[in-house]
Amino acid sequence: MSKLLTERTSWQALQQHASQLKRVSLRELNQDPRRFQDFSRQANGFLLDLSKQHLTQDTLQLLYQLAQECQLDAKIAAKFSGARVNATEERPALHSALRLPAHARLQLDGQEIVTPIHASLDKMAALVAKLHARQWRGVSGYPITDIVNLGVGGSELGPLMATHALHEWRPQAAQHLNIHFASTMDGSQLATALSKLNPKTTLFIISSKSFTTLDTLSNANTALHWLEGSLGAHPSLKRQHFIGVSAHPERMQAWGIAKEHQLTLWDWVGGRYSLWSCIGLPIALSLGMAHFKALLAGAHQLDLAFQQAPWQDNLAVLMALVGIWNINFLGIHTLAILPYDGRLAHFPDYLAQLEMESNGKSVNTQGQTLDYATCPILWGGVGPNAQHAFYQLLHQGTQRVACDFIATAQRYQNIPETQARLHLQNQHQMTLANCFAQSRLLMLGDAAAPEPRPEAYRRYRGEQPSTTLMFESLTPFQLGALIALYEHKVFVQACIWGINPFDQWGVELGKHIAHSTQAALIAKEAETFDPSTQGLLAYCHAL
Ligand SMILES: O=P(O)(O)OC[C@H]1O[C@H](O)[C@H](O)[C@@H](O)[C@@H]1O
Repeated sequence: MSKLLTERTSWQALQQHASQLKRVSLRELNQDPRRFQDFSRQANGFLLDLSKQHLTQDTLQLLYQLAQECQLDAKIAAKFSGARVNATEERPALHSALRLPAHARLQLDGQEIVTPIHASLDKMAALVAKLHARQWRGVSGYPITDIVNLGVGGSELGPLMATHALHEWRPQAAQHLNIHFASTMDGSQLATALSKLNPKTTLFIISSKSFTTLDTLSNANTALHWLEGSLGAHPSLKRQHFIGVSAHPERMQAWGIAKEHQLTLWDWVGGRYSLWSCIGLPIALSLGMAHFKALLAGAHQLDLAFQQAPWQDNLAVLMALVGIWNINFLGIHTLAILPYDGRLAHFPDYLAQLEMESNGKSVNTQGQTLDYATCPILWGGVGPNAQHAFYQLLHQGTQRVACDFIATAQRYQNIPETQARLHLQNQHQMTLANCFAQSRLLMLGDAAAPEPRPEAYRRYRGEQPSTTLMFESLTPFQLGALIALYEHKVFVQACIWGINPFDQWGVELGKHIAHSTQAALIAKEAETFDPSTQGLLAYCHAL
């Protein structure tokens, strides 16, 4: 058994350093005029500002030592080389391979994998082209106008987030296609969508890496019945109205997905890392293949920077280490993601899965129970809206919360020059001003106020650390880089904590015991359950 993290020299030095630094306020640290210069970096189209974090240069040096002791470089190299870093499932985690350019080469178990990756992109491109050209027709002969993605978790969150974020990038050819998402097990989103859709012109994507997820398969069966109810049991119904996306072609086959409408991914692509694969089909349908490839290229650029940049200029490494500092040494166990951009409305939810499903672990890769905290509770929302909702807690609540402010410097520069454009640009400026004002107030508290505020209830404590991440504008390329940046941040933290970020055993047992619970609900039996569950079942049985 190797040393537990907390026994490492650098860990203990960081603990000692934290106890000293806690005596210095964040407000005091920010009196240094060089603060921004010293704690901000520009790389890969981003400005990363860490100057509002509660740390000094010594903190960063000690964090680099910790990363060194945890062999971060070797772990990064192992991941990109295709080593089986997901040990509990005996798989590599090669989602970064999905973003390699066509001329690159990568071997996995003696097989070259970049060629099949690009063959899969080509198959996807052919389906996209057919739908964009209105050549895909339903069984009644009408071209498809509506596409419903049936998927959940990683098979929904990434495509939904990116499709929404890049909506302005839809090419002319995609304007006639409406993309919908339905994931909930109870069928509520699907029922709402179906009530507005025309079966003759609707196509469903059954998107499930495993092709066993009940939420998705039950939505797919409901969709099939809806089509049959309206169009009859036509022999080509499944062929013309369903595309399947999965790592299991045999399961798609068994469901009845036509071979040419099956898109496959690989078991080494984790669900929450799968938007780069054919799981990203809704993104490609909405934005076109060129923009989908720009998304991949942006992520690839970040992959290269992550592998090559020295730690002091490596954005993902810096974000990860600052997170470790906040969580493990300042005791801040929650992270709010606050995009000041309505297009990134789904980004906090996307990151919630990425971070919490990856790093919500309490045993290390050697099976030892950890005696230190790992993943923070991650939440958030569009910043300006959240100002009218939960910012009260950030400013005057009792707990310290770390925040990531995310904003674009420019907006609306490409829309036609009208009165509306001017107003929208003003709105953007107002949004940026709010972003900067809020992070400043969170840091300084009352010291940011123009005059003294004697009443206790009006006081702002300040001392809430935050990171500001900015980029020039939200393009497919930049969004790709942004997502990859957070992916790598999560990976670096896992390397330090010594955990496997690529499995998710904690979601299994609940699914399993739901089967027996459902059987009891139907059979009106409850004896074998605990008193609380018995009570809930009895309540339903009595109705
Ligand atoms: O794509 P699927 O196999 O349907 O899985 C969908 C999702 O469900 C699972 O429970 C996992 O927690 C997620 O990581 C996964 O993305």
